[in-house]
Amino acid sequence: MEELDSAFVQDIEHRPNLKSTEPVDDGIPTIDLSALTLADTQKLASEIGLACQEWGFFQIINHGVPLELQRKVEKVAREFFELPSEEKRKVKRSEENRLGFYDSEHTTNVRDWKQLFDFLVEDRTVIPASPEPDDKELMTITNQWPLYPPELREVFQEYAKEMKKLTFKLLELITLSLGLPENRLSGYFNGQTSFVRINYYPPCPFPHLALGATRHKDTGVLTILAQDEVGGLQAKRKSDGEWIPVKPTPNAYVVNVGDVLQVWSNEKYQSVEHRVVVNTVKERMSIPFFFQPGPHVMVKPVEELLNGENRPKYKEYNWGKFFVTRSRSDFKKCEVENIQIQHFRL
Ligand SMILES: O=C(O)CCC(=O)C(=O)O
Ligand SMILES: [Fe+2]
Repeated sequence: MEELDSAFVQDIEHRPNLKSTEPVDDGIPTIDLSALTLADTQKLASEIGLACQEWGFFQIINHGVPLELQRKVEKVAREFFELPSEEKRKVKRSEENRLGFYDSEHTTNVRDWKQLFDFLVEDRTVIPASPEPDDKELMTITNQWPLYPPELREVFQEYAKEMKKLTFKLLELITLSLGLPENRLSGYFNGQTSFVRINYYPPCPFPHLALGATRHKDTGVLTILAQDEVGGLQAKRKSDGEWIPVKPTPNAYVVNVGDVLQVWSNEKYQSVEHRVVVNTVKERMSIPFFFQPGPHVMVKPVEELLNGENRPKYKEYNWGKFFVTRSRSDFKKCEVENIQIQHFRL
């Protein structure tokens, strides 16, 4: 067998225990959103609030995203990844333009066994021009669309629209669950920097050494993820730190709390570490939608939630600068640990 490039090799303590990769009944809550139409909003909000608090991960069913659209997205995505490398590289991501195709993602400075394609939900998105704190310059970034498959652009843009609709619904429920008026957080998404990622994990002959996605937390507000039937996603259970496989559930989305929601809620809801183990035989695809604020937003605990017993646990930070700094460190192997919200912990 070939040897594994050392960039992919996980430190011993982070290598997967292969005995535990079979999907089992994971206990991660499943929430039925069809109750939304029954005007039972408060009950649903409490259910979601509890899932955010106890797990930071849950699955949603009857979410209203057309199944036919989901299937189309998967089909064109698969066709794209099956193209020859030179075709995919025509829309390759660069240090300047972080959108498009990429095949050497570094999470936590270790290379992931995957390829990916990123696109913004707003075709023109404004972000800071550099990570430097004093540099006030902004720049506009745009999507890179491949020529093949020709219908990819339209299908992906339709999907982004559906994801935005669904995520605002979830945001309102989560906001209510915090005891805030449902629109309290919506304004932070003007000029949102949200994007969709298609993750494509080829089969990997080194399941004991490499990971499809190295352990990490998502930095935005919420992630809504579609995964196929192969499985491999694992979440670190809050109660005991065990890696729990997130069972593929047909037509469901996996939702997880991101760092921004952790800060807004002053840690009532916490983002949870997760990772992806590889499969030696089957390829796998997953499609996360990263719901993220506008670049100008200063992220800090929501004031109405604070009082004498609940003092702010974070100092404020600018979302745009955080996003740009983090994107650059995922792009290549860096000498230092990438930026984390822990750096703003009071
Ligand atoms: O592939 C998955 O199931 C999860 C991927 C993930 O965590 C990510 O892209 O942030
Ligand atoms: Fe993630």
